[in-house]
Amino acid sequence: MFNNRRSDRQLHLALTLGDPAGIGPEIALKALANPDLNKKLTGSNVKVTIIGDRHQLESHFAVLNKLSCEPLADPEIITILDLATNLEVEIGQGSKSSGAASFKYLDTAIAQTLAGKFSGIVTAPIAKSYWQMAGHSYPGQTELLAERSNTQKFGMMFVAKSPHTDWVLKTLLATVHIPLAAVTQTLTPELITWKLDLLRRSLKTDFGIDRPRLAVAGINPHSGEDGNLGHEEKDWLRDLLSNYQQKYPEVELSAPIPPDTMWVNPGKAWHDSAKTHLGYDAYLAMYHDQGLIPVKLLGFEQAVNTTIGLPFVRTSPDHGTAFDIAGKGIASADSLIAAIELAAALVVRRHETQKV
Ligand SMILES: NC(=O)C1=CN([C@@H]2O[C@H](COP(=O)(O)OP(=O)(O)OC[C@H]3O[C@@H](n4cnc5c(N)ncnc54)[C@H](O)[C@@H]3O)[C@@H](O)[C@H]2O)C=CC1
Ligand SMILES: NCC(=O)COP(=O)(O)O
Repeated sequence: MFNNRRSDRQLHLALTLGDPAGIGPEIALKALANPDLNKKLTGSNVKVTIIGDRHQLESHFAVLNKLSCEPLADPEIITILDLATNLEVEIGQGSKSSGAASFKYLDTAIAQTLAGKFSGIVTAPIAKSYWQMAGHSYPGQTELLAERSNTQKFGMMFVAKSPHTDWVLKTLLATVHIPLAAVTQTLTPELITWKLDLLRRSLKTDFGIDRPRLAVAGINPHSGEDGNLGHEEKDWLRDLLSNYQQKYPEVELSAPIPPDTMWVNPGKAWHDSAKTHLGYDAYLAMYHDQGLIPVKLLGFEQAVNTTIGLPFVRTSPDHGTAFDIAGKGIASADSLIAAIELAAALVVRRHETQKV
């Protein structure tokens, strides 16, 4: 997605299949058949191994092959770490079995990555509800990745390159998978401070941005309108951000920006090449939908979910399991392709930086 640097040694990415009843297997087969992606992976010296069930891939392949859809990779010849779970899965219908399978794929990928076999993991989507049904109480893949790698401070960031202008929208969520009613008590000065620290570090390490321009959203409508529409900005957020700016003068911090208008300029930078200067290096949104509605509206097919703060690279498409269209041949692999491209660029960059 960002550079075509070549690693001096072959680097390995794990690609987990996600929920086998969803579109994960289909988009994996489409992505691995994509000539542009394969050219980039070969050029960067990065190899992808699927972690899942060969049997599940073959069932999807058999169904999709009867439809006239995009080219698919042949499951016979792709590199796969076959976990052969032998679970019964009905395409389009998530279940306890499909939840158990997708959990096992990711758990194995993490263990193998921590053991040094892979430099990064790309995850196809899972359904949180079926993880719960299978007895795995994690809000999402992000939290499992963090727990298994013993990471306390991590963040969910979405990275999307505009197909119109090449400008890159980066959005970190301050809170993620919690009910809306829990957002304001979860947002604290400590949380925002370490999320900003994580963001600064990721922009520097992964994107080479030393002097970032950051936009931070307010929490309340109009950023509280001087306490009339909510008090958090007045009580602590404004002071915290101004102290942060003083502590890190190399960061240009615009904040707190009223959460609705914050997305006007990135929208212009996304669509109009003459206006990319209006875009900031990154945006900090206070809760899931404050960040993800604009991200998906602008770049549903381009956006990539990346977990920052982990000891290895992790990316994922921005969408879910899409059970409603699984097995129909119409799922777009674009976001997964972008996720693989970004993961490849990040592992090469980290490998090259560590050598210096
Ligand atoms: N990274 C992950 O593992 C994610 C998982 N999910 C999970 O996915 C499940 C379903 O969630 P929803 O909110 O319905 O979101 P969804 O993204 O699965 O589907 C929303 C709509 O977008 C369409 N869509 C999604 N991906 C598409 C693609 N690649 N090509 C064409 N159309 C596509 C679907 O058909 C559906 O109409 C939930 O259980 C949720 O937990 C949701 C988001 C991310
Ligand atoms: N809405 C984003 C999302 O659900 C990603 O979840 P996960 O990557 O933690 O599984």
